[in-house]
Amino acid sequence: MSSQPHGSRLPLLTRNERRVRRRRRLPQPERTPALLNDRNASRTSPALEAYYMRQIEMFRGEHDRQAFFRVLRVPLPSCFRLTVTHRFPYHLRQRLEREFVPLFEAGDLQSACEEAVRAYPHLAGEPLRVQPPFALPWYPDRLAWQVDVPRAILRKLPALRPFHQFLVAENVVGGMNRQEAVSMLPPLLLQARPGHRILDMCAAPGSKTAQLVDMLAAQPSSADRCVLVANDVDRQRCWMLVHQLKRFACPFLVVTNYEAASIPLRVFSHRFDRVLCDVPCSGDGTLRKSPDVWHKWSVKNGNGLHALQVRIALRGMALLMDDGTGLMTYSTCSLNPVENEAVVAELLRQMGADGAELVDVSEQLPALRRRRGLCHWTPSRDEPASLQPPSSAEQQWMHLERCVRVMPHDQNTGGFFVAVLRRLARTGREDAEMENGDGDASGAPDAAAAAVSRGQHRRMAGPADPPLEAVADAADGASVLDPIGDFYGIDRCQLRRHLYRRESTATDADSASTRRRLYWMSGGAADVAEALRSRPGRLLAAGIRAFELCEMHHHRQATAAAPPFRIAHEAVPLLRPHLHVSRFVAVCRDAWVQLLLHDGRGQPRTSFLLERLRDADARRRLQDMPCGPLVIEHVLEAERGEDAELLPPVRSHVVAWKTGANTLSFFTPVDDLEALQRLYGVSVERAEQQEENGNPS
Ligand SMILES: C[S@@+](CC[C@H](N)C(=O)[O-])C[C@H]1O[C@@H](n2cnc3c(N)ncnc32)[C@H](O)[C@@H]1O
Repeated sequence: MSSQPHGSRLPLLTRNERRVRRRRRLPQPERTPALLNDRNASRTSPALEAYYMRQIEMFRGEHDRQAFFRVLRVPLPSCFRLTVTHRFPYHLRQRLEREFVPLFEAGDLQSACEEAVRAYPHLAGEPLRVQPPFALPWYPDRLAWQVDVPRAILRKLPALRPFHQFLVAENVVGGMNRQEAVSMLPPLLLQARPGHRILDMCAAPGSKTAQLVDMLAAQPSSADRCVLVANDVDRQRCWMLVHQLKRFACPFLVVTNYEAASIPLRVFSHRFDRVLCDVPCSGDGTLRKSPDVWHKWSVKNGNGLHALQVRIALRGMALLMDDGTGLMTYSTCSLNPVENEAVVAELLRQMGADGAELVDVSEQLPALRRRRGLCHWTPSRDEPASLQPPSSAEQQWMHLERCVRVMPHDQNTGGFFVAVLRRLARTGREDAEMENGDGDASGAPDAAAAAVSRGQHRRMAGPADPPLEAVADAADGASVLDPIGDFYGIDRCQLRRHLYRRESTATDADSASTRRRLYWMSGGAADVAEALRSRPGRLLAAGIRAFELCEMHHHRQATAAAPPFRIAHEAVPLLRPHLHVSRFVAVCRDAWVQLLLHDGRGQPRTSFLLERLRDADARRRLQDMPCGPLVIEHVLEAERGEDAELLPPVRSHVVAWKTGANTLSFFTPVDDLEALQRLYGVSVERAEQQEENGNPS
């Protein structure tokens, strides 16, 4: 059990303990403010301070070092990224600028915040200057934002509550993603482009993967070759990753569960254009966000992780394109040179000057305040050569100064390290590995990696879903695909190439239910899924849900031509170019708002009576249509004026099933529906209020 905070009766529970209590329906003790407890109040660690006192090359003198330690004790500001995949990031940005920034400019907010801060002993004495959220100057397109007010205070102050609710609601639907500012650096420096094949080796919980999804999805036409493999050794964290990334409906995403240092080369025979290697680390760059790290910090942590970090980084390089185009970022949220420059130096040492090079990224992201990598550091005594700084001859060709260090006190962030490496040519050792089948035809980790990650095997166990199979290859494939092709007008070749489902297995008593869903995968994702068919336990998710078996089909008025599958809501933007126009109905804004509000009254399956639709043309079309699945949509255009340039048109949709001559049922997930209501500035409560006042919306 957790300890009781000194001088307080409130039990101090970890997040996990809270989750377990929730699951078991035990009462939750009142939440302890994140900063109001002993553990957090004493942000000190003699071992850490002594260690960084020795790293004199890290600082620009005593003043700099003191500023560093001072800022480490101040909680981290919150940051978030508006996601492009979500379709209306620019509308969200406009709401931020026009609606929420002014909230922070209210005259009495500064004093209200100062009052609230007094409840947090930790912040006492720290000057708190309330300033409105602002766009990070180095992030493209003003899509990443920082809020300097501590989250506990955002939640607490009534004046800021609408902003806090906005952040929470948009985070749920994927309109934005909470992500530390420094964690946005590796995907940016990796220069990921649409069409790339990318491996994210240690991906959970997935904030960088989500950012990569955004970068890759920018041009849907190049999505077919594209694949983004998000891997993590911890199976539970992999599921978290799947859950996080589901919000972004990404056909080229594959989630795998390998020990990163032994990801098999054979499976990924295509080689990757980019590898993101964000390794497990001691995490002392996150001290501001995770005060627990102060108490767990020890020199041994960093030293103990070094070997695993080197092995993972080497495997990442081995999986890269070897024609000089492949790039890998190596990153940690630690400032310890043993986990950073020492790993990069060892990797370069093993690959040789003609195998890999550090890329000079000093011209990229010019607004970012950064420091050069260290060429010298002071490890604890008697550590192996790999932890020691390079010799002066090695320094000449390694160019460790090209590594990027972000110090927390330079621009009020966490601490971070990132290096960009280019693979130059395949080394003899890797050729031999390839020829030997990489020792991993069965998917078992090699002995060395297994020893390192022994503690994680427990977490890797668990029941495996049946493997994914191409629907076209199944005995009943044609009977599933043909009605879909006929009804929706999708080309058969496309269906055969992209549609997958779980295989039925003898032991899978509930096989019918796992096969209710058909997944759409990019060509690249399908290649990986095929390669992993013999080890389904390692492939946790791939592609997006595209079609779902629907009981509406058995409705007595369903047309004989309608297939038993409806399109999944999240697949409509992807499938739209492939679908027959006859199943799309555009409605005017008035009718669209009517549908959004109808569906939002907590009874999504209640039939909507077509005769009520406030759009005569659309009503007639819908009434004349045979029963079955269809998509209703509306295009939101910015009104003429300055907004028209800033806000591109947004196409929104709801998936429906015509169940009778005059009735429709809807399948829009409630969170997405609420996001659409926010976009159109309508709410069920407001509509009800207007109805009561005799003024229906
Ligand atoms: C720093 S976190 C990654 C954060 C993630 N890239 C993000 O941006 O959200 C390190 C991750 O590495 C995973 N991990 C630890 N050892 C690993 C190994 N040997 N192979 C693969 N993943 C590993 C951990 O489970 C953890 O999720």
